[in-house]
This record gives sequence, C-alpha cells and structure tokens, in this order.
Amino acid sequence: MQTVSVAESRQLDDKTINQIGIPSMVLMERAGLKIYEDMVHNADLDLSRVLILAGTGNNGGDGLVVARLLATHNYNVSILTVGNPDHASPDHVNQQKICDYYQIPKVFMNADFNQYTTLVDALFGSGLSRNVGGDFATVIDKANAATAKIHAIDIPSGLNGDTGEVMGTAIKATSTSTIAYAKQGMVKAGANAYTGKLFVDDIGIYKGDTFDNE
Ligand SMILES: NC(=O)C1=CN([C@@H]2O[C@H](COP(=O)(O)OP(=O)(O)OC[C@H]3O[C@@H](n4cnc5c(N)ncnc54)[C@H](O)[C@@H]3O)[C@@H](O)[C@H]2O)[C@@H](O)CC1
Ligand SMILES: [K+]
Repeated sequence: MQTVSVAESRQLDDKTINQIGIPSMVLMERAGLKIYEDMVHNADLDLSRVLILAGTGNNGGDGLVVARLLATHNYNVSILTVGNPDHASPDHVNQQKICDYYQIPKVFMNADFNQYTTLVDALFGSGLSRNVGGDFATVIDKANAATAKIHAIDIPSGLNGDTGEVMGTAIKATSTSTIAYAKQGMVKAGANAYTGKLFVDDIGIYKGDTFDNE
C-alpha cells in the first residue's frame, strides 16, 4: 500500500488548495461524501444511532459533513464538539452553520456513549501535534470503553501518523476512512489495532502531473 508522511499529506492538501485552486470546502465535501459512503456500505457498522465526535479543526469539519449527510438521509445523528469553538477553523465554522440549519442535535461531555451504535472519530487528523490530554483524552477513553463501534476519519485520533505511536491515548477504531493516501504510521506493526479496516478515499487531492491514459 502506498503511504505518505503526515507532512507530505499536508503539502499535497496545500498544493491542491492553494496552487491548483480546488477550494478546501469542495475537498471537505468530497471527503465527507466518501466517508459517508464507506460507512453506509460497511456491514460491520450499525448506523441506527450515530454520534459524531468533532474536534474544532478540519478533521472535525469532515465529521460535520458526515453528520449532515446522515441527517439528510434520515439517520439518527448527534454531534459532540470537543475543544474551544472560538478557535475553530474557518471550514469547521461553515460546516457547523450548515449543521445548525438542519438542527442536528448537540450533546455535551456528559453524554452516555453506550446509547449509540456508532461513534465517528473526527477529533484530530493530520493536525495532531502533541500528546492528547484534557477533554480530548476523556472522550477518547470513553469512546474506547463504550459498546459502540468507532469509525475514524483520516487517522484514529491520538495515533501518530508518522510513527504509529500512541500520543498519550488513541482511538481504537473498527474502521478508518483515510484521505488520499494511508499515512505511514497507520501501517506500522501494531497500528492495525487502532485503525481497524482501512478505506483509502480518493477525493481529488493532487497525486502528480503525469496521467496514465491507456
Ligand atoms: N479541506 C481541507 O482542508 C481538507 C481537510 N482534510 C481534513 O483535515 C484534517 C486536518 O485538519 P487540521 O489541519 O485543521 O487539523 P486537525 O483537525 O487534525 O487538528 C485540529 C487542531 O487541533 C490542535 N491540536 C493538535 N494536537 C492537539 C492536542 N494534542 N490537543 C489539543 N489540540 C490539539 C491543533 O491546533 C490543530 O490545528 C485532515 O486530517 C483531514 O481529515 C482533508 O479532508 C483534506 C482536505
Ligand atoms: K480522526
């Protein structure tokens, strides 16, 4: 399986958005659509009650697109936002406004995760930069202890995308939808216990200038 480092992944995202000119909200929509499709076609997941665990960056933004697509297809879905919304990324803010239009229910830190059949891990992706603590660690540990299965977006939160090390604590997912390429750390020995079944989603991120037209 072809893999990239976290830095390479971020460079490819940056090139796609800032040099090639595909707007980041378009990429986020495509990511959310693919992840939604991975989830609805994954027989391992029971989507009768879904909780989106959203950080305030763009990984959380992907999670909010999934929340909206589930809601507009009549799935029962709620959102738990973790972190300071005042520091949310611009795309996350836009996605939250769309979720507000659809009045997708919000729950808080005291939510009982055992009420849900599937948790979507959208806490951190390629932006993870230090060990996980505080509310993020509480939510990750509570998710892992819950009866619900977990579908992770891009990288199981807390897993180091380069080394596969656990940064304090990390989500143990049933399945992971990773964007464009798997990240190097996700294929290291032992990482499979965190990623579960891996889906690699092509969302139009730059992959090179040569095309095979045969
Ligand atoms: N439209 C886009 O820009 C795209 C975004 N994508 C998604 O965006 C993700 C990357 O998004 P971001 O760069 O916003 O980063 P993340 O959403 O991964 O992280 C959010 C923020 O969390 C903070 N943080 C890092 N480590 C922390 C810790 N231990 N405790 C508390 N806070 C911490 C950082 O300030 C970081 O900016 C990808 O993994 C992918 O899911 C992809 O869908 C590709 C396209
Ligand atoms: K994640």
